[in-house]
Amino acid sequence: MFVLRQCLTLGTKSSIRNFSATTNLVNLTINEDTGVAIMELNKPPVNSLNYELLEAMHRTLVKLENEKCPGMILTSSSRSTFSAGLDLLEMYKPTVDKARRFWSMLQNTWIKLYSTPYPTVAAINGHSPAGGCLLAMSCEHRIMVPDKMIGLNETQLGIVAPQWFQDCMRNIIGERQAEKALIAGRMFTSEEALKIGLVDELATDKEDLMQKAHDFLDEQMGLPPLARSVVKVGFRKDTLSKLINGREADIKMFLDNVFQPKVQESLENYIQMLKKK
Ligand SMILES: CCCCCCCCCCC/C=C/C(=O)SCCNC(=O)CCNC(=O)[C@H](O)C(C)(C)COP(=O)(O)OP(=O)(O)OC[C@H]1O[C@@H](n2cnc3c(N)ncnc32)[C@H](O)[C@@H]1OP(=O)(O)O
Repeated sequence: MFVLRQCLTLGTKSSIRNFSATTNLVNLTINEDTGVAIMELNKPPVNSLNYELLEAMHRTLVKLENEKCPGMILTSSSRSTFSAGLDLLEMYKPTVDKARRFWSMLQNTWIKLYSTPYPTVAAINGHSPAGGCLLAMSCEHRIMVPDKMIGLNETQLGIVAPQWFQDCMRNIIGERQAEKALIAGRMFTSEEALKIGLVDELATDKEDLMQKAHDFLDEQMGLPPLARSVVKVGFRKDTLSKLINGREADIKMFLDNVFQPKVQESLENYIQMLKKK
């Protein structure tokens, strides 16, 4: 039985169920019998990842870890989109402080999500470009509904997917496929993504998607949790350490590049194009 409750303070595992009480950017539902958490991104229309959404995700992930969450499903409340990736408005003509704060929160959130000791599954119920694809790739398992698009499309926008985005993709689909996909900024249909291993399963609809996500977690939760998490983090440690030890350099890379006139021009054109659609 799922129970969703509004609350204003952080409480015990059984008392808190809707976590971002002030903004509702993240709906958190916890199954009281199994402890399985469903983290639903809820920033209409397309879950673009701005500072506030990333911060709400980060807080939720910290909470889940502290409460010894046994497993988590990441999904979206939007019918069309899992996440449209980084909020373009965060990168378009920001102040240096705002840009730094934003990038640092993106790093925080990714580090938490990529390193959870508990199993995570992305229930990808819509398009998942760029930063949206990063979120999905950071989970352990990906299930996607048909006829949507996923990929790291940054090159096509005249920007570059940071090294850790690229590493996540390489870890999943391998060097050759990742190189081709990243150079082209290729977006894959759900069916193509399944074929190259970017997603693990397709679902027929939202209900099937959630059922398959629960099935994956049931299987994982049957394994000894400590051994499971040690192996997981072992596989991910090189990718994680690269960013953790190079956070300042990564922020500098972002700041050095995002203010380049060419990058600002690409962002402006892209934002205009999306608005005119
Ligand atoms: C040369 C050196 C360079 C170095 C570079 C520096 C380092 C920077 C690294 C940055 C890495 C970036 C990662 C990213 O994630 S960038 C974001 C990429 N995202 C996309 O390309 C997706 C864009 N959106 C879409 O394609 C579609 O919106 C989508 C398929 C997701 C959904 O389509 P749908 O038809 O359902 O919705 P609309 O297109 O009508 O959109 C609705 C409104 O939402 C606005 N929108 C969409 N996406 C974004 C976004 N990412 N950020 C902000 N706003 C977004 C869209 O404009 C619509 O707004 P309005 O309702 O006001 O018109």
